[in-house]
Amino acid sequence: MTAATAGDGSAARDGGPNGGATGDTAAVLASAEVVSIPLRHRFRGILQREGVLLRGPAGWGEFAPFREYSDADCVPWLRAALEAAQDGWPAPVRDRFEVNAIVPVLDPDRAAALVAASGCRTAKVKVAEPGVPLSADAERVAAVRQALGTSGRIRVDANGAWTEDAAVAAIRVLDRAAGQLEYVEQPCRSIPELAAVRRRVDVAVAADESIRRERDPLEVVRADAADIAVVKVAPLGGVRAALRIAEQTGLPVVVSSAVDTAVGLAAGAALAGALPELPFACGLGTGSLLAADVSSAAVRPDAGRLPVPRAAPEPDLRSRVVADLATRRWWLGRLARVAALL
Ligand SMILES: O=C(O)CCC(=O)C1=CC=C[C@@H](O)[C@@H]1C(=O)O
Ligand SMILES: [Mg+2]
Repeated sequence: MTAATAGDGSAARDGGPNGGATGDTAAVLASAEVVSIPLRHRFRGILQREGVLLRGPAGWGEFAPFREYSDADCVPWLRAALEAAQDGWPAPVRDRFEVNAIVPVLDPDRAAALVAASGCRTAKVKVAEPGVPLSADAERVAAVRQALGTSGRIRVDANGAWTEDAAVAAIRVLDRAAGQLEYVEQPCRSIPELAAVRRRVDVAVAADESIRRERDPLEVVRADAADIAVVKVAPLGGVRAALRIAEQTGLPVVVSSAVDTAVGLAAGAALAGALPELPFACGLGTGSLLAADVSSAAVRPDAGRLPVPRAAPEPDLRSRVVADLATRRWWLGRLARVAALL
């Protein structure tokens, strides 16, 4: 038990961060360790990744919804963490899988160096961040192409930032800069906009937020709005739930992370291992975004591939990423509130 465990005593005094939970779930919630890890580069506006590790009879689970999420948004994240800790995951059908390098908004030289060092044959480039002109995105994409060579694949992720017309124009520019894009992820925010863009461009459209943040993850399919489904374990409520949704979409699936520690990435790897088909490189190469981690085993891809079975977190590494008192209190409070909604 590290200092971050249920922790500073407040959880135990208040009856624990157990909300409405009973029995085994209460014990798992009481195992909470709050971690805080610096990122190597700013990513989706954050420089520090925080969350809770839970331990149960089946292993470790991670509960790390982004700070701005409502308690209700966090419920599937907790279900995913409890599945990992209490039930474990379905048996894998493969033991390794390919990942993409993840390229934050960096200058072209640093982006190229990151991709070259990753050993990956596919890169995902973040684009359309506020204040960053399209020309800078195009230069970054072109530098990534240089680093990957002609046989590599480049996908871009706009996180819903473009309007329909801006998306159509930007996708043409970036497709040229890339010498062909593999796909564009979430070009616009809404499903009707996504469907409209898909009709107007030749590049395949992948849905991410339109699956993980919509009330109904299958709406995007009914609206004919995507060619590819990006599937993330935590926001979809666990490996089994993600497998069901992947099957129901009938679309080819890209498994991706939520910028997790090695514990959360293990759940993504379990999903990548269990899917019957895995036609694309997975977005599970995000371990390299973290400046520290809770396991020293294989967070970095080897020749662009990661193994499915993953090692447990190590006590000395966990103790190095213990969050400060205020952060621990905040997360234990969130954990208790979300557990009460289960
Ligand atoms: O898909 C990847 O290669 C990495 C994961 C990744 O890009 C993301 C993880 C978590 C939150 C996001 O803003 C972002 C995404 O939108 O896909
Ligand atoms: Mg995305």
